[in-house]
Amino acid sequence: MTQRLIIRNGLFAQLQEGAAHTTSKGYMVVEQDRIVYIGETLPEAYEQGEVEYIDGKGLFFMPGLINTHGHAAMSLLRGYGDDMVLQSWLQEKMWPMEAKFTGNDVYWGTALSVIEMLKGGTTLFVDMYDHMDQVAKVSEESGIRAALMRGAIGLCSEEVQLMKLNEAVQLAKDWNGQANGRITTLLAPHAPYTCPPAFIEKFVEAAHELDLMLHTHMSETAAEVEQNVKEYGLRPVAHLEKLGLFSRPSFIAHGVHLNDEEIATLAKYNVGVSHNPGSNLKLASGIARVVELQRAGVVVSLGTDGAASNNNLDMFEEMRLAALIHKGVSGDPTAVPAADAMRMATVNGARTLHMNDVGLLQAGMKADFIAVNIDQPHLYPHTDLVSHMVYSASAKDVQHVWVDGNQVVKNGECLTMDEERIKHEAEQCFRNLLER
Ligand SMILES: CSC[C@H]1O[C@@H](n2cnc3c(O)ncnc32)[C@H](O)[C@@H]1O
Ligand SMILES: [Zn+2]
Repeated sequence: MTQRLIIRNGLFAQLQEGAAHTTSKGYMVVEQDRIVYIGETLPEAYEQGEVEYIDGKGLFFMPGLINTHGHAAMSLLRGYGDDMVLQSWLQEKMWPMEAKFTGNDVYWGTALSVIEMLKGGTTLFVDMYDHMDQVAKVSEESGIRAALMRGAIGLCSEEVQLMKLNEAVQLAKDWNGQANGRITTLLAPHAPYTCPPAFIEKFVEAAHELDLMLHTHMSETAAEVEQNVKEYGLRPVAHLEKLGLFSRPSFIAHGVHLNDEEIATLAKYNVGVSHNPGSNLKLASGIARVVELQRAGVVVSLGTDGAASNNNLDMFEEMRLAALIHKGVSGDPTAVPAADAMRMATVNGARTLHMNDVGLLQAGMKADFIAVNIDQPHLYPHTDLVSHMVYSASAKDVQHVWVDGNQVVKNGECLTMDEERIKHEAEQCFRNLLER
């Protein structure tokens, strides 16, 4: 029998290009894993059979947030290494600790992040890390949607490089399409400054063979760009173009230090940019040229990066930062308006991942959506709810979350994960890492 959910009295975010308004009122109907109807009135046929009704009064429904760049297990290192620039942060603090991570650490660190993300309205996250089977396991168990890849740093022997490449390929083969299609896999050489050219080329080759997308860190700091020019005679964009990385569907994280020519190249190859404003500010990497990227037609989405450089996984905060900092640096108050920031955190995330059935509240889309409690002082009066979501709301305001048609958060409580156990295990993992 069809399992049907009907939301009545709802206010819905409508972020489609060309939509007359950014919100609509009425009904949304979900059958199994998909939205089948959204409109002002309810066609009678939907009331037949077994139906669960939700009263939408006091709630604002929007597409689930899509976090397009992160390292979930790094929540174990939250607060461990603040106020440092990227290279020393990685070399002196993160990499020595990460070298001690076991599969168990990655499992509990990822669980800690996934419960934070689900409770904060993120329904799809991109993750690049090691021990990725554990990340896939947490994703499967928790009900979240995930785009996963084994991130490979190539500052090692050719033998170890090959082992990492094989692990990346194995993960991609084992998990693509698993968990009722909620898990997608990609390939990820970590960055041009940590992967020799021949190593990157092997990932490109594998991506062609397996028909997978590629993702990498790129042009995050000015020092990285300078080093690339010194070592290879090219800036990172031209370097990766030469290595064929953009010949596959791909997207890069950060893209802070890009010149006009590089922006044009990214647009030409339809390479998406995951903009991580919180992490870029905290590591003092700079501010990405988002207005220019958008003007050139580059799809810009939002990511948190890991919780060790953010230091939370609140996508509302990233929306707010994106809407604020580009006004500040451009001197133009119309730069990144609220609806654009919300699109960056939703439908643009889907476009970045070349997924055409998530990111919007629309018939035919997967039922990945959230309900925000708008009956709170900081969200009154109800002038413009899209504006409120970007400029006034936070992860704490999320009341309910559905992924793939299943409710995973109800009244602020995660239904699929044991929060108390996760907090306890994550604390233990961190203490043990310090002593190991
Ligand atoms: C082995 S893949 C993941 C690898 O990436 C590191 N990382 C985390 N944040 C950043 C960042 O902002 N730029 C570059 N690399 C980053 C993480 O520590 C892992 O080693
Ligand atoms: Zn990163």
